[in-house]
Amino acid sequence: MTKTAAIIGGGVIGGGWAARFLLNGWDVRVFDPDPEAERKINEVLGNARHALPMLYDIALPREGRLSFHASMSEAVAGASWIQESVPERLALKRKVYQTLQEHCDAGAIIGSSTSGFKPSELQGCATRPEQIVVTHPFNPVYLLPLIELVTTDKNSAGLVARASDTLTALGLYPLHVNKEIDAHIADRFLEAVWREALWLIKDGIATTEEIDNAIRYGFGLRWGQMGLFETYRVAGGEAGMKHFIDQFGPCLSWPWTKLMDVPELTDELAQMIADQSDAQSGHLSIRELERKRDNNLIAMMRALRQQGNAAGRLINDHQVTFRPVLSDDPPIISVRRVIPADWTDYNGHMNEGRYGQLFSDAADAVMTHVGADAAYIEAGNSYFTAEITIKFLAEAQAGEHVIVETRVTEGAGKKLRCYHEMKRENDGELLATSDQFMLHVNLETRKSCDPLPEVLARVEALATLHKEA
Ligand SMILES: NC(=O)C1=CN([C@@H]2O[C@H](COP(=O)(O)OP(=O)(O)OC[C@H]3O[C@@H](n4cnc5c(N)ncnc54)[C@H](O)[C@@H]3O)[C@@H](O)[C@H]2O)C=CC1
Ligand SMILES: C[N+](C)(C)CC(=O)CC(=O)[O-]
Repeated sequence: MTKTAAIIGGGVIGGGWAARFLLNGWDVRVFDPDPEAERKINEVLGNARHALPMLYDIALPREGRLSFHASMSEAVAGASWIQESVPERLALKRKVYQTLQEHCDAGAIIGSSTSGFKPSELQGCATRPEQIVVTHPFNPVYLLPLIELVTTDKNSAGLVARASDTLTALGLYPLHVNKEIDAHIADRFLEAVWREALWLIKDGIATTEEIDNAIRYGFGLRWGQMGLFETYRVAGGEAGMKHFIDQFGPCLSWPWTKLMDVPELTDELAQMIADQSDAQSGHLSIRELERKRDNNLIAMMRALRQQGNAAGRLINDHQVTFRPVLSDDPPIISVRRVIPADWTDYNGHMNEGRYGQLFSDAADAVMTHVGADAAYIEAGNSYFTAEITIKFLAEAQAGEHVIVETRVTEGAGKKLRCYHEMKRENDGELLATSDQFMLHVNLETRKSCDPLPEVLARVEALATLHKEA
């Protein structure tokens, strides 16, 4: 059964949550009194539809239904998850919980996007405090996986587990913080870095662009894959973390940082920062900057997928949960996916090398379907491609949904041959075809040989079925 989420407050963050739920197959009901909310959410959704599917090598579940509601009571009715993303004002958030708890299911989880309030503060005046947790996301919510799940002893272990499972199923990474603190974990770092940056500008040391360069050409890249402590462990050399602390720990008491001191945000300082930011990025609109940000994040996370590390490992694990079960009947839909931006080239279309990738993925899907899966390969058997011909018939663009239809045209002994047709999903146009001939191989001897009997039987049965159809 389709699950329903209610989004209370559909601004930058609420819009991102709406997209995350919708693109993972949930129905989404939005309440936001702003008459512009529907337009804004649809714009965020447009970005998300372009971006999120590109992280995966198979299509996401069918998108859920989006609806906008004139009252909070209507929006929360029947929702199993309610995500509050109204402005960061405690009195407003508390009022919202009081209203929505009159109408929502007592078993629903109420997550707050608050960047800084503790869950006990949010639970303070609530009718059922046990329903409320902090689920603090990171912008853009449809791409970045971290959610700080902050709870109190009012929340049962069952509810925390349910919240965690739900977030994981959405491809998110719930980091459970069970000792509450203002601004949770991550925003404390962001605040510290931001404070230092404001000082550097105020003191005339660096511009906004120089500060951004100091981050993106250096430690920002390290943080995205190893975080802080693993990075510093490596920086300690063979002597490791202890040596690193002995060497650099004393610097913390030198005047390197301003630490808790915050520069006064005078009009003059705010204007200086705004002017520098305009000079740095004013030639791009916010939507263009969002696209640039999203495409870079996708490329970085796809690289991490390939390494099986950090956010990339999470996406790999998530993808397994919605991998479709293939049918034997021809044609087998061996691939259903979106063309990612990093597959396109200087000609503005999918590069020819990526067609090979797509047909290779199609062959992998057929191999898994006949039992030549990861465990079979681990045990020392596999298929190698001996010959492949590709006909390029039409262009494919980033963001397009495509399928590959595969027929097993030969399956006897060590031979396996597939004929693939790649089509655009919305109009069925044939984009490319491929004839792929594979040989079964023993991975120890590296010589061709017959498959194990159960795989051979599946291959032969498929070839017979597809020839007859
Ligand atoms: N913008 C950011 O980078 C991040 C913000 N957050 C948190 O998310 C929450 C929302 O922040 P943003 O989306 O940035 O703010 P925003 O100003 O973009 O959106 C807030 C939305 O709430 C709506 N709203 C106001 N009163 C309402 C009510 N009574 N009921 C329903 N909707 C109402 C507004 O019309 C607006 O569309 C805050 O708690 C913030 O701390 C969390 C992570 C990052
Ligand atoms: C600026 N901010 C405190 C609202 C930022 C966040 O809460 C998280 C983010 O996305 O950077």
